[in-house]
Amino acid sequence: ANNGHEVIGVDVNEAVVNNLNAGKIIIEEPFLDALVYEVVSLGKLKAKTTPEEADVFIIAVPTPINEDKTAMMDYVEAATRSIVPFLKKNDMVILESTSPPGTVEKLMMPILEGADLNPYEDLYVAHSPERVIPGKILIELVENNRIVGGINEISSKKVKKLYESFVKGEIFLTDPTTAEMCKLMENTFRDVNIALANELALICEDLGINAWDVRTFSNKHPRVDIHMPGPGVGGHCLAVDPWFIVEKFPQTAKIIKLARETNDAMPAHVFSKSKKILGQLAGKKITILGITYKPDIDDLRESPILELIELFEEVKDIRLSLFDPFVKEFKHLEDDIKVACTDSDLIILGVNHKAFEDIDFNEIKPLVKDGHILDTRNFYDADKINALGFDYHLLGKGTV
Ligand SMILES: NC(=O)C1=CN([C@@H]2O[C@H](COP(=O)(O)OP(=O)(O)OC[C@H]3O[C@@H](n4cnc5c(N)ncnc54)[C@H](O)[C@@H]3O)[C@@H](O)[C@H]2O)C=CC1
Ligand SMILES: CC(=O)N[C@@H]1[C@@H](OP(=O)(O)OP(=O)(O)OC[C@H]2O[C@@H](n3ccc(=O)[nH]c3=O)[C@H](O)[C@@H]2O)O[C@H](C(=O)O)[C@@H](O)[C@@H]1O
Repeated sequence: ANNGHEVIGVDVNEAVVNNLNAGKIIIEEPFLDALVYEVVSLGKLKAKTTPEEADVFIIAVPTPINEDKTAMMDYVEAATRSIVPFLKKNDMVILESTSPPGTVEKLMMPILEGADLNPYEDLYVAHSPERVIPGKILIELVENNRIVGGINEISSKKVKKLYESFVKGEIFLTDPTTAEMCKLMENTFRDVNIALANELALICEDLGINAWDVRTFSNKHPRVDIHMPGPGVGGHCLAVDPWFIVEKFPQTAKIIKLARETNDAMPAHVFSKSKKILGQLAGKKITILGITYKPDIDDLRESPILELIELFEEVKDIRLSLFDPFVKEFKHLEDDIKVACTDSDLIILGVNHKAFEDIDFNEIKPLVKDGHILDTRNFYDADKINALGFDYHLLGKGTV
């Protein structure tokens, strides 16, 4: 909308549509509110609950996983069906949702055949996976390189031309299934590397050394880039997308599956490390700082800290208090960090929000019991915290 196009945003959720038409967004994302307000005010962006005729249809609906870790394609299917009545010759249809290999060819193309035309000849169809990272969406939308996987060469070229109107990165052309697989492998690459870092953290805890030091020094090698260990992998992408490959290739995708399981087991590890620090958990008060899936955003989807909260909730007589400046409503949530920490037996840093740099631990110390802290992100300086009388523990370092 900011680059010369007239855009209709279609969403089945009326709240999204009403907010957008009022120039408002309902997610936390730097600079997006001002941009949306501007393009809505200029009449370049409007929202509706149903599609209408257009030259280009971009499908960017959710692709979550079912309970059994299979891809839930209902939204892509419904969205594709919803545009069929409005398609005309030479329209473009682009799937941006992260999808299992074969989605464009096997799921979408047969639905598009329902339009009164031959989708292979009359439409330009492609998959162009979205690669932006939440928190930097407006920058990456423009600067990232992009892949366009068209059902034929002309589709790829047409879609490339459209994206060139706002993308400064390079745009690479391929077929739909290759594009689908590229997107899945990008997130799988990150997930597998994080699993490797988490495995290192567990090994170092047993060895009695610091995984974060191993990471720092190993990464001085020109071809090594060990990722960061943590309390688990969250978000609706890394924790989800690798399963789309495992689902299709259960016998072959061994490392991918193991990485998922390794990362999914991290909340239980943080739970058992907490138990080791405190001796026993029953009757204790646990304070968790940060519950979102990563720093400086308000997104709770697949957050490993929610899993950790559930584990603590199962303990008899445990008291939980949470503090997260990005979250407005959640069980056990306090809006004052001092209230959250009062009488606490253990403070766990779950997410390294930048705002947590400013916590005055001098003020917190008199409020807590024995001053145990478990930092799952290597966020604080152990010496400084311990100098205030705390007992600091680090995920990935063998102290208990
Ligand atoms: N959010 C991100 O930064 C990125 C997202 N993706 C992928 O993009 C896709 C969408 O993700 P998000 O935007 O985060 O999801 P989201 O859940 O925040 O938004 C999707 C919207 O689609 C709407 N919707 C569902 N069915 C619909 C239909 N039939 N017609 C119209 N609207 C419908 C929902 O009401 C919702 O508002 C997913 O496949 C995701 O994996 C990929 C890269 C980055
Ligand atoms: C390959 C890649 O970088 N993918 C990005 C990813 O965005 P997302 O916000 O999910 O990524 P993230 O920052 O890696 O965070 C995912 C999770 O992984 C954890 N995390 C991340 C890096 C690390 O070294 N250790 C670690 O534990 C984070 O704390 C978080 O819980 O997934 C996005 C998506 O597909 O939606 C994608 O567009 C983004 O570019």
